[in-house]
Amino acid sequence: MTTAERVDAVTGGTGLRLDRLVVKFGGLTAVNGLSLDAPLGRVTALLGPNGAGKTTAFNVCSGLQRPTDGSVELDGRDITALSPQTRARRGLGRTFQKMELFDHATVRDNVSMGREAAMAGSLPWRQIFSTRREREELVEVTARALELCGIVGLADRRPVELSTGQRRLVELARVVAGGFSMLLLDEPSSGLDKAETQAFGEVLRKLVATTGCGILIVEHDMSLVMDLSDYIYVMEFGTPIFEGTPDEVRRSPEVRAAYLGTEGDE
Ligand SMILES: Nc1ncnc2c1ncn2[C@@H]1O[C@H](COP(=O)(O)OP(=O)(O)OP(=O)(O)O)[C@@H](O)[C@H]1O
Repeated sequence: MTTAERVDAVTGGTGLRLDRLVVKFGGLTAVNGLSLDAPLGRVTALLGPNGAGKTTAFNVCSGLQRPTDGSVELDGRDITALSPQTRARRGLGRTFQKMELFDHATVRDNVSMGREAAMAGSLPWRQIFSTRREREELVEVTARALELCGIVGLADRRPVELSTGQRRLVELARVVAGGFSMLLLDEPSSGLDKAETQAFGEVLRKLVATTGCGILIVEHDMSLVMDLSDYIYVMEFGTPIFEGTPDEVRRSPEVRAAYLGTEGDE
């Protein structure tokens, strides 16, 4: 595999699957029987109003939250009991709702850190004793991630100088540089205006088409999810209420009643 192909990290796996997930916090059931398939090469969305249980389900996927019941599989292997670090080594990358970029470093360095973190996670000493080949690879992978996310022109800028939309793309490039086959995106549209949301969606589509990675996006923003997703799961008060294509979701009376109505959409 060439270095650039490492960013195009298709493993031939089946992606992420949740099976009858239940998460309880004391007497509160935050997620009640959620099953979901997020295959590689597709954008899958988990949608729902505030408090629906999306973040809780997301945290179960990334390994920050243990489910009360049910399981998580990545490429056909049960990862329910694995740490976030081990999941990352298996190809599962994530972004955070609150962006954590290093404002003092350049965009290029921020993106490189995604690759370095992924390497350090697997073999800590290699970051200290990296070979020339690895340093070259880091440069190449970083350049590829910047290109895939359409931010080559921002490489020498610092995040503090950028708009929220541009910062989101830097954050995305950083996780892309990690070479993950499956990406979990937590409310990536938060803080973006309509044009920025649309531009971000276009980058995600291109990313999936170019690399074959899978994306699971957890969102409450209807427009991004409708434009971008191949398949959508909708939750309300912890319970899955509908699944289907964007058109099916748009036409669903249950979804309209539970969610679209509250957004004043259509
Ligand atoms: N650690 C926790 N302890 C107790 N209750 C929690 C915890 N985390 C979430 N909850 C509750 O679980 C329910 C689902 O919350 P969650 O954050 O998963 O929803 P969400 O769909 O992500 O909402 P939002 O869009 O506002 O982020 C809410 O009632 C919330 O108060």
